Amino acid sequence: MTRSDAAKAPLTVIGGFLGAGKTTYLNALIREGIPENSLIVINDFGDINIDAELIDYRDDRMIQLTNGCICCTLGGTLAEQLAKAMRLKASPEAVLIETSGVADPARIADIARLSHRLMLKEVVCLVDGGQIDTHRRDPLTGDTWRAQVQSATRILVNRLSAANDADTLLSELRRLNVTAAIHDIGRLACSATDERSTEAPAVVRARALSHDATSSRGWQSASLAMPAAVKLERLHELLTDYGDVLLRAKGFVCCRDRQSRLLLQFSGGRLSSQPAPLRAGRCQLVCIGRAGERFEELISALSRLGQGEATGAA
Ligand SMILES: Nc1nc2c(ncn2[C@@H]2O[C@H](COP(=O)(O)OP(=O)(O)OP(=O)(O)O)[C@@H](O)[C@H]2O)c(=O)[nH]1
Repeated sequence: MTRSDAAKAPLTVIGGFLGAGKTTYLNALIREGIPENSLIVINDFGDINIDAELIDYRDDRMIQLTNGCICCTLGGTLAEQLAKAMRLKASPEAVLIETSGVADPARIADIARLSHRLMLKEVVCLVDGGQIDTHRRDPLTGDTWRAQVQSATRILVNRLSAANDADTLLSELRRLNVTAAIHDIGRLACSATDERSTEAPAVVRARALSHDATSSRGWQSASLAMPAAVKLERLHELLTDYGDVLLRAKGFVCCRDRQSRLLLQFSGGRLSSQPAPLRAGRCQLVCIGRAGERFEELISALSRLGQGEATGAA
């Protein structure tokens, strides 16, 4: 490390596919203790940043970025925001960036290489062990997933116990990235409890975010505002039924019976819901999936559910 390097803030890039466990890992790092005035940058795939509400850190030291559309590159916006934050705020001792689940962390790490104030510490890639086999065969998600694994200096694998052949899967990761440290981190301390509810009629208006380029690349995302109470059972049913085209859903839903918000998570074909953090916030859901009629059908059904209408079967 040169003298000038010592004056730079170490940058940790936390990457990994949609739902791989980036936010869970970041929260674990925060709980364990990061330098007090660290700067945290969170980039989410939708046009609303759900992650920002899930991260337990000082608001004034967090930068939230959203991608109105997932095909947009991060580079310019992120570099600009970061440079601004480094100028305006007390110089951070460390910077941590949680990338969106469809980003290539290598491109974000490049920002540090070009910066006078940042020094790349590591690129961590979270991998859902239960999804390795799916991603390596999937023509849509495979390239993104592989790029994420290949750009890492440290690979953290969770949920490997759910996979049949852990050794083969770890070898696949090693084959993709021969230099990174690979750790099986098992289950991080995350309270994913499944608390289904059978109560309450439904929600609101939906706005599908479609973008030609997004669709043409095979991805599609949608944001739904959900200010009214949802029929949670039906919501669960829909998300599960359309699991073949739904890659990730997350957000907050209002539950009439509970008089509170639930955090809903769908990733790797698994669905969970749990009481949302106490701070007030809107009820909204973001979904990302395989572009096409079936995904649009899901979004319409969610939208109808949101308006309290009876929905058609999947
Ligand atoms: N069993 C288990 N579940 C996990 C683990 N890490 C994360 N999860 C669950 O997986 C879901 C997604 O976790 P997140 O940490 O939000 O994943 P993410 O990579 O930040 O998701 P995006 O930002 O949407 O791409 C949540 O329901 C978590 O509780 C883990 O180590 N073990």
